[in-house]
This record gives sequence, C-alpha cells and structure tokens, in this order.
Amino acid sequence: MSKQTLSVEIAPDMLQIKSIRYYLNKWHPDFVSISNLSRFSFDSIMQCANYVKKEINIPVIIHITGINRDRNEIDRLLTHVHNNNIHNLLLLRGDNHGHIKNDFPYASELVKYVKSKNDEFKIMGACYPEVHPEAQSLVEDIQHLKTKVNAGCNQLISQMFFDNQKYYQFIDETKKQNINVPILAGIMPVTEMKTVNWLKKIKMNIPQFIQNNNDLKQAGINFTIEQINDLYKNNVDGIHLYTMNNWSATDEIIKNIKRSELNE
Ligand SMILES: NC(=O)C1=CN([C@@H]2O[C@H](COP(=O)(O)OP(=O)(O)OC[C@H]3O[C@@H](n4cnc5c(N)ncnc54)[C@H](O)[C@@H]3O)[C@@H](O)[C@H]2O)C=CC1
Ligand SMILES: Nc1nc(=O)c2c([nH]1)NC[C@@H]1CN(c3ccc(C(=O)N[C@@H](CCC(=O)O)C(=O)O)cc3)CN21
Repeated sequence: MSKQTLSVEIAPDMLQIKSIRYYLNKWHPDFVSISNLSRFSFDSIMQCANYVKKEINIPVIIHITGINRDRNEIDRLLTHVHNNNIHNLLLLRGDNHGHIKNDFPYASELVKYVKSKNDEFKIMGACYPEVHPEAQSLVEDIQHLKTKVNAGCNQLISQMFFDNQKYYQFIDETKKQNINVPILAGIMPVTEMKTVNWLKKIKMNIPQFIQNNNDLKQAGINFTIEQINDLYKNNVDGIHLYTMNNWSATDEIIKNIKRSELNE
C-alpha cells in the first residue's frame, strides 16, 4: 500500500524565498514542480530548484517547453540540468507566445528526443481531463496522449479542471486505452479575478461558483477543499496543486484535505 500523493507547483520568485522555505517545510509535499513562466529566467528556475532540493530536501521537477526552442537549445538546457543533478522533468509543448521554432511542435516529440539523449531522465507529461482546447475530441486527445506516454513518460499531471465527473470519465478512457502510468490531478484554486481572466485567456471553462460571488477568496478555497477531498475519496493517484505562490490560500486548503492509502 502507498499513500496518495500531494505535490505543489510554485513560481521561481526568489524574492519570496522566505515564504517558499516556510510553507514547503510546513507542507512537506512529495515533490515540488517549478513552473517556467516567461517572466522568470532559466537561471532563476535552476536557482529555485537547487534551493528546494538541497536546502529544504524535497524532490524537484522543472518544466521544459519545446515550442520555443530548437534542438541546440534543448541540448544546452539538458546539459545544464544534468550538471545540476536534476533528473525530473515536466516536458511540455508550451503556450504560443509568438516565438515559435519548428523542432518540437508537440510534447511527444520533445519526450522522444530527451529520452534518446539521456535515458536517466524521469519524465512527466501533461494531460487534459476537460479536453485540450485544440483537440477535436476526448478520444483523439487520448490517442495523442498514448503516443506521448509510449515515447517515455513515467507519470502524467493533468491540466486544471473544475468538474470531477469529467476527470473520472477521462481516467476511465485512459484505462480503456491501456495508459497505465500514474496520473496526478492538477488543481488550481481560483481565489482572485486575475486568475479568472487568465483562465479565459487560455480558453478554459470557468467554474460555476465564480459567477456573482462577493467573497471569491473564501468561496474558491472552499470549492477547492471539496473538490480535492472528493478526488481523494475516489482513489486518485495524487493531487498536484497549482499554488501560483498564493501561500495563505494554499495553506488553508492543505490543512483541510485528507489523503488515504491506495489499494494496489
Ligand atoms: N503544469 C503545467 O505547467 C502545465 C502546462 N500545460 C500547458 O498546456 C499546453 C499544451 O502542452 P502539452 O500538453 O505539453 O501539449 P501536447 O503537445 O501534448 O498537446 C497539445 C495539443 O496537440 C495535440 N497533439 C499532440 N500530438 C499530436 C499529433 N501528433 N498530431 C496532431 N495533434 C497532436 C493534442 O491532442 C493537444 O490538443 C502548454 O501550453 C503547456 O504549457 C498543461 C498542463 C500542465
Ligand atoms: N496553458 C497553460 N499554460 C501554463 O503555463 C500552465 C497551464 N496551462 N496549466 C497549469 C499551470 C498553471 N500555471 C500558472 C498559471 C498562472 C500563474 C500566475 O502566476 N498567474 C498570474 C496571473 C496571470 C497573469 O496576469 O499573467 C497571477 O499572478 O496569479 C502561474 C502558473 C502554469 N501552467
């Protein structure tokens, strides 16, 4: 028996290093993933990753996107990451910010390339319970997911979603297609209007409770606690929280969620 996991995603803002240290020590998640938002340099990602790994003693995963890089750039990054003893990577296609290169149009090609360069990397990929906005259907999206897993993903982290029933349908469909790697449910607490606007920008469904809510922070925290507890009760492999460095909201959520042993 193993316990359901809890992992968190943070932005590598070194100005917040005291909060990073305090809350990660308090929560002690199974691992921390460090997002590669365009406003942070790769150096700050590496600095944050090294700090979490060496000073706080929690495994780290860093994100690498392929859409904006060619093979030479990926080679340089992999050398750098390897020299820093980081072997866990979330390989993504990435958002289109207008600086597109042609070597890695899909995450699966990046996974294949990285595996061919160094088989030691432990690779995670993304998946979409509410279906990727560019995919024609759940079935088509899951076929592409299978290609990506076969290329060498050890684990998947889902895009955020707000309807657990869609997540359970998605998990059923992955099982039918023989996708057998662990899948972590990616959860984003929506406690601020700027997050709502960001979700609209990337064409995500907006959860119902947002409509006309005059205390979005507390409503968002409560919604997330209920969502996570329902997922844990329904035997998800793990929860991956997109914290966006909202420390106090995440802290209240983590205090109120209950994990259990997994039946294997
Ligand atoms: N934790 C994180 O930072 C996460 C980030 N994301 C973001 O999601 C976006 C997409 O990234 P990925 O999931 O890595 O992309 P992906 O390359 O796996 O898939 C993107 C789209 O392309 C389609 N596709 C894949 N292979 C195909 C093929 N061979 N032919 C035709 N269509 C194909 C997929 O069905 C999907 O609609 C990025 O913006 C990424 O940054 C998503 C989830 C988590
Ligand atoms: N399409 C896509 N792109 C991503 O970068 C992405 C996903 N999906 N899904 C999962 C996580 C969530 N990510 C996020 C999302 C927002 C912030 C964030 O800090 N947002 C700003 C507001 C948005 C803005 O103004 O740019 C914030 O201060 O909350 C951080 C990480 C990164 N990841």
